[in-house]
Amino acid sequence: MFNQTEKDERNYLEEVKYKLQSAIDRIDKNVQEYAKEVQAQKDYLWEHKTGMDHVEKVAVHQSVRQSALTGEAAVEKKKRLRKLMQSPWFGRFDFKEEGAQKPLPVYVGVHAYYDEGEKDNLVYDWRAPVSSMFYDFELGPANYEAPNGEVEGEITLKRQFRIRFGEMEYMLESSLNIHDEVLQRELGKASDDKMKHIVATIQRDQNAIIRNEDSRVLIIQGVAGSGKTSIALHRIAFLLYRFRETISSKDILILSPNKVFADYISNVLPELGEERIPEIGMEELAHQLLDKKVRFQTFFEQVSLLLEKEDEAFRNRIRFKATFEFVNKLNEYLTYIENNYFEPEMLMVQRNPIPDSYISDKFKSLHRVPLFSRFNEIVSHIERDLLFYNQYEISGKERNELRKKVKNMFRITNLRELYKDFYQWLGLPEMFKYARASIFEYPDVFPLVYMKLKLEGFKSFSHVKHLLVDEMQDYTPVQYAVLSRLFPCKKTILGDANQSVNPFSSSDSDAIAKVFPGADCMLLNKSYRSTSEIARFAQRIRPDSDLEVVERHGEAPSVECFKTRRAQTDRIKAVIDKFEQSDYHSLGIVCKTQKQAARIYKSLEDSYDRILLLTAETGAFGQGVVVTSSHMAKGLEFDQVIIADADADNYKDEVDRGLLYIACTRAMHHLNLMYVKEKSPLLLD
Ligand SMILES: Nc1ncnc2c1ncn2[C@@H]1O[C@H](COP(=O)(O)OP(=O)(O)OP(=O)(O)O)[C@@H](O)[C@H]1O
Repeated sequence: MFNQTEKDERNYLEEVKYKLQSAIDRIDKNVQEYAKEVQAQKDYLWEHKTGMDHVEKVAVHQSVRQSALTGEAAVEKKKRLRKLMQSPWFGRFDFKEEGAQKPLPVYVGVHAYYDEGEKDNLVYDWRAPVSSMFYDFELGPANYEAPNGEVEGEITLKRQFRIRFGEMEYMLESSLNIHDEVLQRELGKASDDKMKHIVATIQRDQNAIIRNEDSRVLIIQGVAGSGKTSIALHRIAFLLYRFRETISSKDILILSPNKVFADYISNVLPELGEERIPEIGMEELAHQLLDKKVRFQTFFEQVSLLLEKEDEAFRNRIRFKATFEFVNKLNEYLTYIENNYFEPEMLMVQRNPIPDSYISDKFKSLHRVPLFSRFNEIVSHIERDLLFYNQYEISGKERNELRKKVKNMFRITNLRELYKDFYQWLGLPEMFKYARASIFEYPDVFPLVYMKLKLEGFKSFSHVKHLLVDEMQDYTPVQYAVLSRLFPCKKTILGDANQSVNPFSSSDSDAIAKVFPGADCMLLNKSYRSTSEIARFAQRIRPDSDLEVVERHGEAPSVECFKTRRAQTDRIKAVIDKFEQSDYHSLGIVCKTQKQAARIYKSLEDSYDRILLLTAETGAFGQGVVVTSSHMAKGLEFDQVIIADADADNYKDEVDRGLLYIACTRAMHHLNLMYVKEKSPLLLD
């Protein structure tokens, strides 16, 4: 039985649903009218077109278009109202503003609803200024930042709801741990195949990040499962709402690690009523910036190589190029060649001499112009001065010859040659090596891009008003130096230094902050994804004293030993069979390397129809069984995770520790580890 309060809330829900339905009916009627109007205008145009002049035709066309647009807007509004009918709000608080007679209820939902008839906000958007109090305060004194300044008052009541398909599933009366209870219910659910929004249970520290308006560069370091990616996407939704007059979704760019991840996060913003955000990967960006002229190894290939082959020289090359000092060295080299590689000579244009001192002076005076753009500029100066002082007009042919000659005064003008020369200059030629015939190693790609941008100049991506960089730990200082030049806009950069798939080139928030002076750093220390048992198990592999575990209990992870690989495969199959009978939606078999993932996939593919191997080319994955490497699984999550081959040979050093940690922290509810013969020393008892 429901108590009176709950009855009242249910009645109120019905009342609002009735209003929403009436609004939908009105829209339906209007849409029909618009459709009729459009048809009538088209008929009119058809019947009278011979007698109409151009101006009249344009006017009727415009009117048809206008009616069609109004009709489309109405259809959009109807869609929103339908969504609202399903779940109009998730929270309510009553706020008594200082000086007011009585408190007023504020219902908070994913979308706002303003009732035209009553001239009242029946539901507030979760991003509205007043809604911030729902996340920031319990009962008692509260305040929020309204457009006209701070509003003080008191929260006298607070409730949380779960409304699905228009029906109230539960309602919780306010208490200090109200958030905990609803959060527990949310976290305990089985996974979706795409990331979902979390507006009903955003936590206070997360809310501060979402609603941060001032930081030009905001760096979020968060432990595994702390909600970094979710929060960053909610932050984008917030900024789109807050600055809707100046920013739209096409002005935002997400730099994402791979296509699977991009697909995984692609639903959050549409669920929040915003459009999808353009997205690009680092490699695609590099191809664009290098005009598709340079072939290079991918990051994925680099990580695979690192794991499959112990090549100390390769590791050293990666390490060397992953420091802030390396960027300084690149800059020093660029200054050095500017001062030393230009060797002016006297030129003759017909009988007009151009002294080398003249060319040298011009070269120096153009110090603000990118080095490689100066050659043509010098020729333009020569051209103007010859005309002015000598009344000599040069021909097109002479101009081209001059350009060639001036360019040749610079010792090396080929970007690749110059890049190799940089290592000669450093006295470390062994630090440059092609991956394969004329294919650059991945760690050389962004230094090369950096050099190109500095030498040739570039157009910044000025249309991008906010850049979101996920998995920040996987990018090096030189990559950030490129990003900072290309994207002068505001940025949100997030990641976890503990989750690097390549520890030889990982960056932590301090290193990144060095590239962006004035950046604000925020920490997220609470881990929400996994049960306490899984989170604590992962902590033993890679302790992080800052990490706080959200208490949510489940089975302890199992660690099983097998005599043979065959026996391990049989056990994996048994676990899959059990999973298929369970309420879980996703099972990830997470391997150390891509090769191992392919091998396990091969041993299972004949027995199961719905099993997928994630590769660098995979564009999306759904529910069911997924075999993947730790690298590909980064950022994703599964109800259940199996880690196979957790033996002493496979997981032994610091690189492996990171990968094992990533693999374990992908599990939400259930974790099985298996090994053959000898257990990995990283798995303490
Ligand atoms: N406030 C919250 N309410 C409900 N669920 C939350 C909350 N914060 C995080 N979660 C859930 O925790 C899980 C992890 O979130 P997310 O993937 O954004 O974390 P992350 O820090 O980016 O993880 P990782 O770095 O390990 O990939 C998701 O299932 C997300 O829905």
